[in-house]
Amino acid sequence: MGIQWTVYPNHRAASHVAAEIIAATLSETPACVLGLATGSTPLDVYTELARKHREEGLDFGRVTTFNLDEYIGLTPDHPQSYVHYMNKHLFSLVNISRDRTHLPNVQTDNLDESAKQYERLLKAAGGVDLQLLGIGANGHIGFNEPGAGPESVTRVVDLAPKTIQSNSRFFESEAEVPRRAITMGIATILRAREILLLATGSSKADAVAEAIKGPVTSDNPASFLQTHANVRFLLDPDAAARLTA
Ligand SMILES: N[C@@H]1[C@@H](O)[C@H](O)[C@@H](COP(=O)(O)O)O[C@@H]1O
Repeated sequence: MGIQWTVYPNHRAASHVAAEIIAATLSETPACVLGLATGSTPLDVYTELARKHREEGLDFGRVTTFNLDEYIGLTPDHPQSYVHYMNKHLFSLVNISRDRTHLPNVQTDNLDESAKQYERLLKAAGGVDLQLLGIGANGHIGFNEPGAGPESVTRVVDLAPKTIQSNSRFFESEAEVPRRAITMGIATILRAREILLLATGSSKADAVAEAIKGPVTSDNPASFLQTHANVRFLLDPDAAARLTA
C-alpha cells in the first residue's frame, strides 16, 4: 500500500492526465460509476472531458456519477451550489443521463435521512469505480474536515473555519459561505476501487506532504488514503514542493 504520486510540469498537464485516466475507464467500462469532486482544482479535468466528448466522441451515455458533497443552505440555482457547478462544468456539456447523476440532496427538512439515503444509493449502484478528489489546505477530502474518522460515512458536517475562509473567495463575503454540508465520509471514499487526487499550487504543499508521508491521522483526513490499495496523487511542482525538497 502507500500512496503513489507523480509530479507534472503544471496544473494543466496534471489535469489532462486525470482526464485521460477517467476517459480510459469510460472506454473500458462504459457503465462505470464515477465519484466526482468540485472546487477550483478539477475544472480543467471537466473542460478536457467535455472536449473529448465533443471532438473524440467520448461516451457518457451509460455512466453513473456520485458527487462527494453539497453545501447546506444554497438553492440548486445558486451559482456556488455544487449541483449548479456540475451542471455548468460537466453535465450540460456531455451526453450524460441526468437521472444517473447524483449529489447529496440538501433541499429537505430531514438532512440526516438524506445523507443516509445517499450512502444507500451509492451501495445500491455497486460503489464507485473511480473517485476523483481534490484536497483542502487543511487536508480535508470532500468536506471531511480534520477530526473526521476512518469509519465516517455520508453525513451532515460543520465546515472548518479555515475552509469557510478559503471558500469565501467564491462568495461575495465570508458571511455568505454556508457553514454546513452533506459529505461522503472517509469510509465511503475508501470503498472506491480506484482513487485519483489532483492537487496543485503551493497552498496544498503541506497538506499533500502530510497526507503521503505523515502519520495516518484524523488531523489530516487525506492521510487515510494511505490505507487504500489504489491511490494516485497527480501534482504540480508547487503542490509537491515538500515531497521533493
Ligand atoms: N469540498 C471541496 C473539496 O472537495 C475540494 O477538494 C477542496 C479544495 O478546493 P479547491 O480545489 O478550490 O482548492 O475544497 C472544497 O471545499
